[in-house]
Amino acid sequence: MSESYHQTAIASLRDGNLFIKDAFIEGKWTAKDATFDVYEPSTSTVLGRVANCNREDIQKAVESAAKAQPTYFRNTTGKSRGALLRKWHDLIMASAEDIGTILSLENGKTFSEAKGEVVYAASFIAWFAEEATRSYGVTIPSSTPDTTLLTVREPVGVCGIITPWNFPAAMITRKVAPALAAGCSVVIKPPSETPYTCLALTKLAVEAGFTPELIQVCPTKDREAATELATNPLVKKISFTGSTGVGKMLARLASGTLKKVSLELGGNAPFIVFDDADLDLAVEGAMFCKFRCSGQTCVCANRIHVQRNAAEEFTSKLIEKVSALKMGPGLGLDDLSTQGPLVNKAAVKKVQEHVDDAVSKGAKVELGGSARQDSNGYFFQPTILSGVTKEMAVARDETFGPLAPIFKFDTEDDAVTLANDTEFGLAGYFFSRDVSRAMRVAHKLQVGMVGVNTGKISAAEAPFGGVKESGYGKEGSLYGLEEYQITKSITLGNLNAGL
Ligand SMILES: NC(=O)c1ccc[n+]([C@@H]2O[C@H](COP(=O)([O-])OP(=O)(O)OC[C@H]3O[C@@H](n4cnc5c(N)ncnc54)[C@H](O)[C@@H]3O)[C@@H](O)[C@H]2O)c1
Ligand SMILES: O=CCCC(=O)O
Repeated sequence: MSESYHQTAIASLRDGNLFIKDAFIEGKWTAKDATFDVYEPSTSTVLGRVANCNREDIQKAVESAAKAQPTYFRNTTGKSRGALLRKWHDLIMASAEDIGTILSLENGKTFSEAKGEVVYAASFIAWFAEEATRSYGVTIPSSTPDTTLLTVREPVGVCGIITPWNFPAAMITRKVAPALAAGCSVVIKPPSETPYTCLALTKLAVEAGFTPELIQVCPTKDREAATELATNPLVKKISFTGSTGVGKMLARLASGTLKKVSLELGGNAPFIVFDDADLDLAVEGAMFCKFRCSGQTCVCANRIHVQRNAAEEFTSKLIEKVSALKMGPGLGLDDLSTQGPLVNKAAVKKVQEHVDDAVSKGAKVELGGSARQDSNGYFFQPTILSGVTKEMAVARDETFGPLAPIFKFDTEDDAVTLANDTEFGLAGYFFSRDVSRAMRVAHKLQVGMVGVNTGKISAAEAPFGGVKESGYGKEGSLYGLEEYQITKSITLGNLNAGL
């Protein structure tokens, strides 16, 4: 395959204007002489060149967003902000094919997964369109006579948004929708691997009627420049999704001006199969949560722990299902690919290192085990390892690829101890038919999200976020709006004075 792969796909867009290479600053599409290359992972060829913003561009964007925000909040209600969000949602849904195509091209995930992500991304906008109208304060019985005490929720102000490439649409909308619903403005630094989806979504937000200055987008490959969002005093909140290392660094910088911070960071999810589980259900759960986006999701099962006497049967059932997966370009002509490429060469290298390390310490390759050799793209075979132990790198580090390592355990206590033996705490899964065990283990897992007898835990209404070094803050759900608000208390005193 060659560049003609993506040229054909871009030419097939119903609205070619959604494929945008410029930054969006001060309400205007802004071309830059400086650009960076964006790659198409199925072919490892350049998909296009996008504006490379510098620190001054980001400063301009922040200043403009800071000017626009108070007027937006003053002149709108929760209901009218909700209506704008609903319009944005509808425009995205009407362009789901085009955005899915762009998303698949820059990320590599299959077209059907990419379209699924567009729908998932839009669901956050629909959710927060409703939540915008439910931003309640409280009245509090005061301890002082003649006094009424109440609270109101106000927008925090300008929000700096930094997101990763694995969900180019959903990670943007999960942050931007609640920010706009709350009455904030945003300055987005989209991932340099996948900026096009964010730029297309922004165009539709402006078409929906949002004041353009409320949503500024500064693509950049210059990480130093991007830290402006964490240090600029006009930015009042930073919402970051990405690796734990970068998240900690941004939190340190943000502490200089005491910004509000949300961090959605790396994971190392345990996936436990007890011997009383429905093994077919467990395999189905593992297929979804391990191989979605070719294993590149933060809530992916990273370690599969199976009770010893169920391990053989579970492994053979998993091998059968994984053997049926089909690697191929996201926009394969036959539309039969289930597994797109990984995002880049470094991602392929990391998976290979995890396989090699495990094998060198005694693990057995049951399936796959290497990168695809007959392609220039970043494909890695869906892989299953058995005989994996806690001494192996895959037990500690997030693989972020299509590698299912199977560990064995004996007792429930062992399973919980192994599962919690990590500094991360994003998601955890287990399968069991025993209701008491379901509650017991769900309470004992040190994670922010638990899936019991399911590998699917993500939804607009579900609180999303981790504990330990997977970060803090909740996205989506009834908690997602308050991440972009401050609670102000108002004390009305001496109500009877002068009577
Ligand atoms: N918890 C969640 O909700 C969640 C969701 C998706 C991904 N993730 C995590 O994200 C990671 C994968 O994404 P990644 O490789 O893109 O992560 P990353 O931390 O390298 O990058 C994330 C974002 O931060 C930017 N960035 C990187 N270095 C920066 C710096 N020095 N200053 C400012 N910005 C900087 C990147 O350009 C990108 O936009 C995985 O660890 C995954 O688990 C977490
Ligand atoms: O990669 C992390 C986000 C994926 C999800 O929302 O399920």
